[in-house]
Amino acid sequence: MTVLMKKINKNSKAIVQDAKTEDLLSRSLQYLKAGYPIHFTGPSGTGKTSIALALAKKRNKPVMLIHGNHELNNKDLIGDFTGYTSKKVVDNYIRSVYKREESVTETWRDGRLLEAVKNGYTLVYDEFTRSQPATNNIFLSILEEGILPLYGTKLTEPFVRVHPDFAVIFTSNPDEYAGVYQTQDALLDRLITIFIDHKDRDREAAIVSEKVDLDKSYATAITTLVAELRKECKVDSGPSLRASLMIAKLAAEESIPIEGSDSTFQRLCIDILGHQVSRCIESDEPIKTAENLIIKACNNMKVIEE
Ligand SMILES: Nc1ncnc2c1ncn2[C@@H]1O[C@H](COP(=O)(O)OP(=O)(O)OP(=O)(O)O)[C@@H](O)[C@H]1O
Repeated sequence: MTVLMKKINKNSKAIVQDAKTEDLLSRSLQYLKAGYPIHFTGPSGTGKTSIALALAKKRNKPVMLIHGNHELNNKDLIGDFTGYTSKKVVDNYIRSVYKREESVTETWRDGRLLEAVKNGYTLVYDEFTRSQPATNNIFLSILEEGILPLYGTKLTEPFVRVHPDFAVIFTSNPDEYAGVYQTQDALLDRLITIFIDHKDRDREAAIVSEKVDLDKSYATAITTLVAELRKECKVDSGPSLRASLMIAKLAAEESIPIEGSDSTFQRLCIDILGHQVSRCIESDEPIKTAENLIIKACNNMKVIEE
């Protein structure tokens, strides 16, 4: 039986920064400082959101997070009238005089984009291509003219000027992903787009080891197994670092030995990886083929003590 855990990790949300990640963050910070919005794109689970949030944090300004979705609209972004406030004064101090004053005003609530633009926050717009392109058009005026038009509202000013400290970081999955809209060229043209791919197995192992507090040799064995299965994928990019983290965390918490020949470990790998692998391979019997591939990869797995 193998020793899996040194101790449970205390800060599982923190990003693990190797030299390449640090370099990426410092370059991106420079681009943001120069006034250019950043766009991280790439397959699922490669760390785009984590990097975007770590970058936003480096600016030392309040961070506003928006998740793209097809129902997001200008009311969410700019704001909306949420109801009415009414005020009534009845003056009947002198019995023979009855005076009544009533006023009704609409109550306005700033949308998240308006709040960020007005106050100079760092906006992280996660998975922005899941929102309809027409909704994202508003960013053209923000990025080009430095104004947020208040169209569609009954506000008296036509626009709000963008605060000089405002910055925006976008993340997205590539166009071929389900539930994703194609982005208008005019918007892409204004962003610095950086592709984030799966990391190599050593960089992934360093993250798994750090986040789950797992010995590096076991972390490497898991990320190698997942990377091998990823290579079998023809249709999409296959299992990601997220799957490695799940396997490592569950093995550690449930005291499952990280040994390729162990049937409980194999079962865990099939549960976590089976569906994803079956979707990304070309086979007449995808589920069965995926299970066989996973068992084969488990049997080939080696834990090399460092
Ligand atoms: N450098 C890193 N340090 C620590 N954890 C990381 C790092 N990169 C990725 N992760 C972890 O990997 C998992 C996937 O990362 P994240 O959600 O940022 O990926 P993503 O590319 O935004 O995925 P999706 O496209 O599915 O939204 C998360 O659990 C995250 O905490």
